[in-house]
Amino acid sequence: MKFTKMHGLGNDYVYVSTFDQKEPADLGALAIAVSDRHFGIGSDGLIMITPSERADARMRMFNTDGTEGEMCGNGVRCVAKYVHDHGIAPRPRVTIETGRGVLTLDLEVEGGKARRVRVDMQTPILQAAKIPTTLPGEPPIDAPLTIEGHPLGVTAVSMGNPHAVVYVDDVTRFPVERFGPLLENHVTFPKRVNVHFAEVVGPGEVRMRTWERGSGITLACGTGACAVCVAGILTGRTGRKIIAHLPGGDLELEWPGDGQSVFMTGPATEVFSGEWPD
Ligand SMILES: N[C@H](CCC[C@H](N)C(=O)O)C(=O)O
Repeated sequence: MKFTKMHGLGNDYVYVSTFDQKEPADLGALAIAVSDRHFGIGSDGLIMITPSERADARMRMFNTDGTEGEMCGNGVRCVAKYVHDHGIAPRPRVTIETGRGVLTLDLEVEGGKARRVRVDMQTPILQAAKIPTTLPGEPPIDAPLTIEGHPLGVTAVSMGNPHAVVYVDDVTRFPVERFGPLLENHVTFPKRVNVHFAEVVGPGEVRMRTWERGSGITLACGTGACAVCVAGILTGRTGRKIIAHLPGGDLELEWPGDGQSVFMTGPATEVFSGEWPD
């Protein structure tokens, strides 16, 4: 099996294209094997790039625990770069089918390679039942939740996959590895949830750290940064356009208005290619 290692801001996946080879069996088990950082290739999961009847390509993402997620923001930028740079769709605007429908992506191309990608991430999903969460509110905004005696305020948003955003005073010192898994598996999130702790730096700037559903701590989360952009507007903490500082680097986010798409801009990087033994 041929694969390519790519990342968006250090959120790294093993990318496998079925444009030129057949699809491996049991993608969940494959994700667990390839993502192991000691016994495998090492990644935050597996992303499949497959032909689509509705777009230039279709993407499916699998976490390090083998579960499938509906969407991946850093991943979809890399998939756009892959289909562009590898000649599948060598155009500055490409479409990718995801669990959130067909997304349109605009590439900044330099020397024949895509470097940065702007993604129309579609509208946030704000109905509690569709996020899904049983927290009160449509959507839950700073909903009080006490975890092991610690009161937290949780804002929930879906970008195709579920996100919980918790604002904290000092995100650098916040114990993400302790509260992340407790929120990920909390009973109020029936499909589990991606968890983000965010600190407001200014009206157009946040610092955030992520605990991903199914993969744990990652250096960046694109759909999560979109959720933080939306949560900042819903809670009145930040404006419609922000820069999010993630451990792996910066993303630009914009939500021009209610009922409109969220736009995410950031880099996409190819690291190496190889072959995985059958
Ligand atoms: N890192 C991804 C999100 C992966 C989400 C996945 N962990 C899930 O189960 O929803 C991103 O850049 O958007």
